[in-house]
Amino acid sequence: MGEPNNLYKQQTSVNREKRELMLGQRGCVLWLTGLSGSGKSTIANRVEEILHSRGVLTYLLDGDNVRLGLNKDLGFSAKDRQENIRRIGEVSRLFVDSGLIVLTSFISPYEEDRQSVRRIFNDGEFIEIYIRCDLAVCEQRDPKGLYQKARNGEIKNFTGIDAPYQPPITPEITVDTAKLTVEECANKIIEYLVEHQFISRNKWRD
Ligand SMILES: Nc1ncnc2c1ncn2[C@@H]1O[C@H](COP(=O)(O)OS(=O)(=O)O)[C@@H](OP(=O)(O)O)[C@H]1O
Ligand SMILES: Nc1ncnc2c1ncn2[C@@H]1O[C@H](COP(=O)(O)OP(=O)(O)O)[C@@H](O)[C@H]1O
Repeated sequence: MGEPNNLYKQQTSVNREKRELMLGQRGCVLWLTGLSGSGKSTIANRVEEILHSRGVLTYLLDGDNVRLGLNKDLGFSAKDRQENIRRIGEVSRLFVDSGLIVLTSFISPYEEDRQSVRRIFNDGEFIEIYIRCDLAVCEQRDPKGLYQKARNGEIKNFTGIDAPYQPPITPEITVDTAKLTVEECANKIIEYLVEHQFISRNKWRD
């Protein structure tokens, strides 16, 4: 597959700026990365609940759901994970262009793949959130029983067991879910959005 030829980016008269003005928010992606069981889905879901309750328009792309649909042709080799993350990055870009606050909840284990996604966004719009949690704690939680299966050899290439996880080098936000509650993690993310003016402060007045 080479570079696309004879393709031209179309400008539309209803554009991102107009959509954002209408919504009273700025689009961005909250990219959660971490081991299986670290708390990505739980935190993404809680952040989305809080934002939704305050009238902020969001969309949550979650690991298993995307892999059951758009990416059902992909497995867990390094190459397939790379393609998984690339497609999710592109889908996120479309949603961000629509003015939404997008949340993604994927292991996204490779630094290079996350950097590639970061590069398709404008500066500041890709907010990398490291959902930190020691492997031992994730394994103890084992919410889906997958670590047990991986240890028994029933699942191959399982992240943290026989496939790598590369922690982010310079994430915008880090939360350690072995030390903080779900609510504390969610609030830290919300505060970042308010401080960086992705959502207006008046939506945050009680
Ligand atoms: N081999 C292997 N390694 C890791 N995870 C596995 C694997 N097989 C299945 N699962 C389940 O798939 C979920 C991870 O999918 P992701 O799309 O987030 O993975 S990746 O970003 O492409 O690495 C992951 O979800 P979470 O537990 O929510 O992280 C697992 O439920
Ligand atoms: N501070 C916390 N943040 C997120 N999850 C937590 C926290 N403390 C405990 N947990 C628990 O850890 C588990 C994380 O599971 P999940 O959100 O599915 O992780 P992931 O999406 O990363 O695989 C849940 O059972 C959740 O209740």
